[in-house]
Amino acid sequence: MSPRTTDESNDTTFDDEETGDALDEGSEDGDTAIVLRGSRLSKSYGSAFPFTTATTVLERIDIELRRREITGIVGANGSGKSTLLKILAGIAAADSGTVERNGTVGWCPQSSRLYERLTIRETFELFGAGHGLADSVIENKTNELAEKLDFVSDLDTLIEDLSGGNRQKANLGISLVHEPDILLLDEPYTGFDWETYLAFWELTDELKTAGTGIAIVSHLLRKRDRFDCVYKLEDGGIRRNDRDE
Ligand SMILES: Nc1ncnc2c1ncn2[C@@H]1O[C@H](COP(=O)(O)OP(=O)(O)OP(=O)(O)O)[C@@H](O)[C@H]1O
Repeated sequence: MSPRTTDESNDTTFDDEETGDALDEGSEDGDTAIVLRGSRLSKSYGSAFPFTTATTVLERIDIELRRREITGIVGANGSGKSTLLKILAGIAAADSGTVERNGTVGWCPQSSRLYERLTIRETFELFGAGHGLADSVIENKTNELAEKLDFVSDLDTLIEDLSGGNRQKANLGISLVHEPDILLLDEPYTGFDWETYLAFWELTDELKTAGTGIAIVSHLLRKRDRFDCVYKLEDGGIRRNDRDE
């Protein structure tokens, strides 16, 4: 992304790491500096049918994601969680509002968007190269994530032949290959067995300790105390609860 680009058509502005210094002001502690901030984000989807109105999904949403914090984003089905995450990741544009970033972003979509005819290993090579990583770095990262998320035996399996859970492991692993500063995960543990679910939390705790900020979208948070703060989307608005509230 180019430094401070403005999409004239929809009044959404993006700052990247070169212009993100302003994000550090306002954070009390560099350890938990804001790495991604969305301000006054609004989004409506037009109707495909005549004489029906557009659906407003997000209305002037404010959200901050910090380093070394795990943030939950919850809400009922259709409340706009995936839409918000896509806007924060830069995959979709808001109708209005601002997204500021101070670091690299990893995005794990709700449904994997992987090439069916590649193996997991080839998929890592493709995405790693896309991030400009050297072959040896990609290989090490692939092996490390395969070990942690338990898909070593599937590394040379085609994506189209994977079970739902193993496809989701690959989907999650890919979002981590470039060691992003902020990780945006949309329903990341859907389809995981219990062992993998526990391995997922072990991995997120390690990432958090290393300084990564993590946002997890879910319609259901099984354990509230795993999260430093939780945002709830409802009726287009958002409400924030910190751990000690
Ligand atoms: N591309 C689109 N075009 C039109 N409407 C859309 C589009 N994407 C999402 N929507 C609508 O926007 C609303 C919010 O969808 P979104 O997927 O963001 O919600 P969600 O909270 O992630 O839902 P879920 O928990 O079911 O995954 C829904 O009513 C959905 O139908």
